[in-house]
This record gives sequence, C-alpha cells and structure tokens, in this order.
Amino acid sequence: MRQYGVLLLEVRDLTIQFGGVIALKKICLEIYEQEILGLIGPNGAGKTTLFNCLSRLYRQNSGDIFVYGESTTPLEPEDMAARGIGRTFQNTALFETMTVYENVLTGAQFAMSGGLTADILGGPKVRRERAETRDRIMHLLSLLHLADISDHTIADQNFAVRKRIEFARALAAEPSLLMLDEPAGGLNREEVAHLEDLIRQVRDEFKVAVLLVEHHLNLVMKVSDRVVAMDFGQKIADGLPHEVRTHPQVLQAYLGEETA
Ligand SMILES: Nc1ncnc2c1ncn2[C@@H]1O[C@H](COP(=O)(O)OP(=O)(O)OP(=O)(O)O)[C@@H](O)[C@H]1O
Repeated sequence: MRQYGVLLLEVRDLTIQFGGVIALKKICLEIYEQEILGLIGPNGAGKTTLFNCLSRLYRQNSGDIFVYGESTTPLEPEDMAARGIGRTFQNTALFETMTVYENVLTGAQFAMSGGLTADILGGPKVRRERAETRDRIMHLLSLLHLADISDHTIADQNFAVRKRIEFARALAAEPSLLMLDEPAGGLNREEVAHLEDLIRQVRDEFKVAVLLVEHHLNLVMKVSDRVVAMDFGQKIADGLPHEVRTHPQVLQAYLGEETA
C-alpha cells in the first residue's frame, strides 16, 4: 500500500451546473505533494470543467476546493499562482508577438519581488534576483529543449513547441501543483515518449505535484502514481493505474471509445 505524503489539494463535494447539464456532481478527490495524478474520462466527462474550477475560472454551485487546508472560494484566478497552483491550456494561450524567453518570463513575474518599480529603482539585491531569474529561465528552456529558440517569437512555433513553452511558463512560477491539460494532444509518438520522461523529471527536480488530464491512456497509466476516472461528471474510480485501467465502470465508460 502506497504511503501518501502531505495533502496539498482537496476537492470536496464539488458540483457545477450549466443550464440543465450537471458537469460535475459531488466530486471528491485529493492530491498529495509530489504526486503525479492522472485524470481520465471519455469526452464530456467533466475533466476540463474540474480544471477550470481548480483554477477559479469557473465557480462551483456547491462544494469547495482547499489548498493546504484553505478554502479557495474567495479567490480569483490571478490569486492561484501565489497559492502554488499553475496550469497549461488544451489549446495553449501564449503571447504571440513576444519571444519564447519573454513568454516564460511572464510566468516568473509574480515570483519576483517588486515588479517594474523595483526594476527601475532596484539596487544590487534586485539586480541579483533578476540575474537568478534569468538563469532559472534559461535552465527551464534547456530542460524543455527550447534554449535554441529562446529569442524567436511565438508566431513561428508549431503546436508541439507551443505546448513545451506553456509547460516552461507554468514551471517558471514555481508551483506546488502543476496542472497539465492534454499535454500529449497533437504530439507524435517520439514527442509523447519525451513528455513521459519530462513529467517525471520535472516532478523529481522541482518537487511539484502534477495533475495530468489526458486522453492518451498509455501515457497516463505509465507516468501516474494514481489515476482518477470520471464519467458524466462523477468520479467512477480512484486508485493505482492498473486498478483503474481494469475497473469495470472504467471499461464500461470507454466502450466504443478509442483508448490510444
Ligand atoms: N462553459 C460551459 N457552458 C455550458 N456547458 C459546459 C461548459 N463547460 C462545460 N460544459 C459541459 O459540461 C460537460 C463536461 O464538459 P468538459 O469539457 O468538462 O468535459 P471533458 O471531460 O473535459 O471533455 P473532453 O475530454 O472532450 O475535453 C459537457 O456536457 C459540456 O458540454
């Protein structure tokens, strides 16, 4: 039996409704520090809705989400980075006219003290911090195989590269929990294999927990410590990858679906 560490995030009885559609129905789940948790389910199961609730883009009708025991209900989306919650988007959301480096730097901004005023008025301490941030970003860029294109603009980059840039930007904020929304979408077999190594490497090096929403079941099953399965807005299984993969309700939910 796996020993769980410190509880990072707890979703308790989360329910959200859009008109007549109950997108999430009394969802409960926990994420522990440095855990890789896979979240699977067929189309429309509610995975992205849960992600959007976790980043405060959607507000639940009832239930709550706690980060280190504190309710997130009073928080706005822009407060979440300071609480250690970072994310990437299914269809990437980058600043098109900025360079790769500048995009990743936007992720680090909140982690730096003082902002623009400090840049203008700052003394040696601020300059040192800026230099450290630059080194940290260059390290992230090389980890994600982006160092060679750090001064290229986003507009020239293909989808797979954009996903890696988003990944780097989310990591630049030094999150405790990194939420990845379909990071393997649109990637070829070789890129998926690299992603698998990368997720583990990132967890080990940056001591982050990872919440991975993904249709690529082989990737989820290989990389996750634990997997939660959803269907029709409800949790149907929660356990070790092989337990969830063979769970009767999960097999039933995926009947007729292509399972990668
Ligand atoms: N903003 C919204 N307005 C209305 N309905 C919504 C909204 N967001 C999600 N839904 C509905 O909630 C349900 C869950 O959708 P969601 O996108 O969370 O599923 P999913 O598991 O992420 O699916 P996929 O794997 O296809 O991305 C669906 O019935 C969807 O149509």
